[in-house]
Amino acid sequence: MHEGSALAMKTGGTGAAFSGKGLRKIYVTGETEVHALRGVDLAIEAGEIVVLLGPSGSGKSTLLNIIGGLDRPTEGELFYRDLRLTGMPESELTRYRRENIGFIFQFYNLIPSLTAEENVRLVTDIADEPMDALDALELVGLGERAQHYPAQLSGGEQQRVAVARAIAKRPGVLLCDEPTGALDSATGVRVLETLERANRELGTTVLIITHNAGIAAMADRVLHFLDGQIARVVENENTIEPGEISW
Ligand SMILES: Nc1ncnc2c1ncn2[C@@H]1O[C@H](COP(=O)(O)OP(=O)(O)OP(=O)(O)O)[C@@H](O)[C@H]1O
Repeated sequence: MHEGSALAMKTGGTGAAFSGKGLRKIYVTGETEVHALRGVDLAIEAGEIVVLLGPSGSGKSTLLNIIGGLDRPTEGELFYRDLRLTGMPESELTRYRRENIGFIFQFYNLIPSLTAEENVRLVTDIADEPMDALDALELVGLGERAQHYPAQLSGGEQQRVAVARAIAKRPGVLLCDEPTGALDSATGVRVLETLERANRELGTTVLIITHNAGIAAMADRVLHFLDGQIARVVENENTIEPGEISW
């Protein structure tokens, strides 16, 4: 492992997915200003797995939401490939999000009255060149459970359905905010395996926020947040398989 700049890139990759400069985010609530991001520069390469670590309130989710087009920075510039996200009209930002980004959150947000397959179809029905919903469920190891409802699945299985739903539209990027936060180690590892598989087989760029430092070992690079800034970037020369991680 060695430390590098936030702008360092994985060698042998296929070019920048995201590049950002001077990103600041100030939330104003009444008289109070919260400086959630205080000048973040970043470059994420296409096909990287990047883990975002840092104390609560250090700005990780704020950055992920800005990258995903769910929020906008107060200042600074952000590009996805050659698309300038900052300053983009809302309708274009929505299209960017729909076409390029798959989100996975701590809680799976599946529709309880729909089967696993139907939950995935909600996305594939409106995507341009989606995977078959059953293929997406196969990819996360749940082909056999396609006709089960969320209540008939464990937490880890529900999260894998959420991963299938996110990857079924073949997004270039998966943004994961505490994807294993509600899961025990063995179950969480299976979810991480599905993210690693999407990265390896589909070339998806994967960003993972976690409080679990053990997960950092599967990342190509780890961004350490502190007080609204990226305080340190650590590059992993030898990443490990999710199966070797436990917590
Ligand atoms: N919508 C909002 N309005 C006001 N303040 C906000 C808003 N969203 C986030 N913040 C504040 O911005 C700061 C950064 O929050 P953020 O959620 O990005 O941190 P985080 O590193 O993801 O934390 P955690 O690990 O607890 O999720 C915090 O002080 C938070 O309270």
